[in-house]
Amino acid sequence: MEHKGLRFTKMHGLGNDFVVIDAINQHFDPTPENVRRLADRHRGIGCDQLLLVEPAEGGEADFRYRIFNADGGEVGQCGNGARCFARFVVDHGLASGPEIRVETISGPMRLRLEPDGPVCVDMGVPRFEPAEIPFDAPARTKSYALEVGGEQYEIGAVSMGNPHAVLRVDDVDEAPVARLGPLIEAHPRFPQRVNVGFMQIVSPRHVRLRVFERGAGETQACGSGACAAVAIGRDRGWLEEAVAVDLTGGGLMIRWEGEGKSLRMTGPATTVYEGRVA
Ligand SMILES: N[C@H](CCC[C@H](N)C(=O)O)C(=O)O
Repeated sequence: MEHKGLRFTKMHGLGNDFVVIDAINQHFDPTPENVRRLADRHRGIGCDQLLLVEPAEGGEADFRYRIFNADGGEVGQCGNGARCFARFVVDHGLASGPEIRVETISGPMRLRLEPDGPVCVDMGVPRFEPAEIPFDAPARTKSYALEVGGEQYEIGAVSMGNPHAVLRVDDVDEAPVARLGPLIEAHPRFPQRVNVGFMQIVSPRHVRLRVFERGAGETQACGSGACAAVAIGRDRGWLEEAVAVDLTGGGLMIRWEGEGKSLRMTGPATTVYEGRVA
């Protein structure tokens, strides 16, 4: 395999798993083919996303944070990955923490290692304008009617630095994730495709969520998806400022004061093993 000897760390955030590579002290060329090869669960290491740690390109940031889906595509946000990124750079002596500033292709982020292990991420301001998502709609509304496979579905749409569509369901365990996820992910009204969340509202402070991720399929957790679900739920008046989000792989705490304010996510980051490509 190309990149013989490449060092990597296998990590996960609530079962959303990552290959993390220090691209400051070693060379890795993130072509779609190279990413797909490492992400392959049978012939490679296996992951939902591959995360690169690169030098910051100037300005306030300490690092550049790059995210690639298992399908090889580079994207602008990964919330679970951001928590693992913070844990990685401190554990590998690249930063002292607790506060770490990163730049991504969709903008700056601030990460903070809490003393007892969790990581708090400032995920930025949710963007609801269709053009910012991007989503093909004449104007921003609280919800949109989406025609999928001959049926109409009511969705919310928002960007957390990556595009999200969220549907409200009565019971996530019964949600048609496998059927609707791929159809909405590739829906023509989302020109860059979209992550698809299925949200069950348990109370104004507690939701259950499953996410069919763009470029990766259903994952055990999606950090930006949890943020998107809370942003949309709060915009609809269903949720309060602090919401516990239960995903298949575990729980995140999301806080959002509302329109125009940054949204914050707190949760775990776990290192599984260190490895080298043979
Ligand atoms: N599939 C996402 C990237 C990873 C997001 C997710 N793993 C998270 O924790 O936010 C996208 O294509 O925008």
